[in-house]
Amino acid sequence: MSHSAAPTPLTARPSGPLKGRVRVPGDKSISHRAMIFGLLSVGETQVEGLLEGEDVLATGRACAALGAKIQRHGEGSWTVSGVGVGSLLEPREPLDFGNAGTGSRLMMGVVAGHGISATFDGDASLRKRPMRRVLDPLVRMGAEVTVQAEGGRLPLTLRGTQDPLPISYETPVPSAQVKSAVLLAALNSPGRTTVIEREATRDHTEKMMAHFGADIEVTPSGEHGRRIVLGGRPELRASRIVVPADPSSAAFPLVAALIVPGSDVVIEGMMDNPLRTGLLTTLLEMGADIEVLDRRSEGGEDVVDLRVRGSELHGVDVPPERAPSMIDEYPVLAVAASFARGTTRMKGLAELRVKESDRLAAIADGLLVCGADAVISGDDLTVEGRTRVTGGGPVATHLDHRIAMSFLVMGLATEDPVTIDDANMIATSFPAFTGLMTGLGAKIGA
Ligand SMILES: O=C(O)C1=C[C@@H](OP(=O)(O)O)[C@@H](O)[C@H](O)C1
Ligand SMILES: C=C(OP(=O)(O)O)C(=O)O
Repeated sequence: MSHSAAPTPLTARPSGPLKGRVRVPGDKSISHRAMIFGLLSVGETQVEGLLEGEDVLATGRACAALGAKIQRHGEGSWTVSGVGVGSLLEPREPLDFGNAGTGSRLMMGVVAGHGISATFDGDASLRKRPMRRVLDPLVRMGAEVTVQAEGGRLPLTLRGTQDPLPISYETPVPSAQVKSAVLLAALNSPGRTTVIEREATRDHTEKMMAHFGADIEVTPSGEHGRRIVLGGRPELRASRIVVPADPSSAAFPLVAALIVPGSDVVIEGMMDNPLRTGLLTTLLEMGADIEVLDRRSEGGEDVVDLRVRGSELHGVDVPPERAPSMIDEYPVLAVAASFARGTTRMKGLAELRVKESDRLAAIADGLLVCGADAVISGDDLTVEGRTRVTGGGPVATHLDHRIAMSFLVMGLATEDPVTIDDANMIATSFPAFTGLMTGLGAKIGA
């Protein structure tokens, strides 16, 4: 299903210093949730700064199929008129989530907590991704998987229940998608549901639930974890959401400015949620010249303006407990590490194997193609930095937007150009990527 566009190769060429000010698009995680919470509340939710990427648009179409009225009023400015918890419509057609793990898994939670059936499908990448991690707790709450591809994969049909059982659930993997699916199903439960995570993951669902008026309590649990208790059947109040700039997208111009000598770039309004900023912490440890110009609150999240200059980086050890706060940033960190002095060891990366591609393999293969040096051992990745990296290609992107963007960033600082085999997937999370980067002086083109 979906995405059969012919592959579009793209090349990044060694570039002169990058200069200018940029604001990357709205956060993808918050944008998906804005659509979903709009659907689950009665009245009109206003969203400013929505990411208009393919992943979020697919979630929007799914919300419309479940009863929401969704309108676009201008760039990033949308309204969602919802039907409220307990009152969703059964979709007439299969829901196609394209490339989006977040959209599909969060929506499985929504459907599981309602007395409706829905078929979930996606592209070749999403069809390979594990769904049992989400289906297992949802089945415990009373949902039923009536049809599924081998191994609990898409396409699958889920029959929800109008009275989901309140459960106490400890997530077996650090995953905000699993946590969120359980909490979304629990919204329509007659009791209180508890989710415990051993390692805290991004908390956008919890924050948005509180913002929309749900009865939710979050407390620390263990050394790095959290315990979340949600009271079922709240009346969610339609609200206004201002989406801050996505730190996972900001990572690309940020690393590009660090590795291209002489660069001086300001990145505006980036979300500064500590559960999302592991990359920033790591780059600062590597000696990056990053200055916080301004820190303020926008729409309930802290945001920062960052001034980033070309830097002499050095290798570091990245501890496994940092992984959840930078899980999508390892591909671009590995690129930064290739230009650093010394060795960078990234530990505890098992989750990278089940993203849009097996990112551990895609990173290592791509680095080798470009003349850099990477070794995988178990769930760890070690990159031996070199100050000169040849470039090359084509780098295989495996329908993975972050692999595509990371290797284009790499090609701005290699000796020869870097070509990626397909740039189409960049539109899932950062449609303006190429224009924004070329605006800073990056040489990216056919
Ligand atoms: O909840 C979310 O918005 C996300 C959670 C993460 O996935 P996992 O929950 O699989 O770790 C992340 O990789 C993804 O890009 C977005
Ligand atoms: C893993 C990602 O997204 P998703 O799981 O939503 O496909 C990502 O954007 O890097």
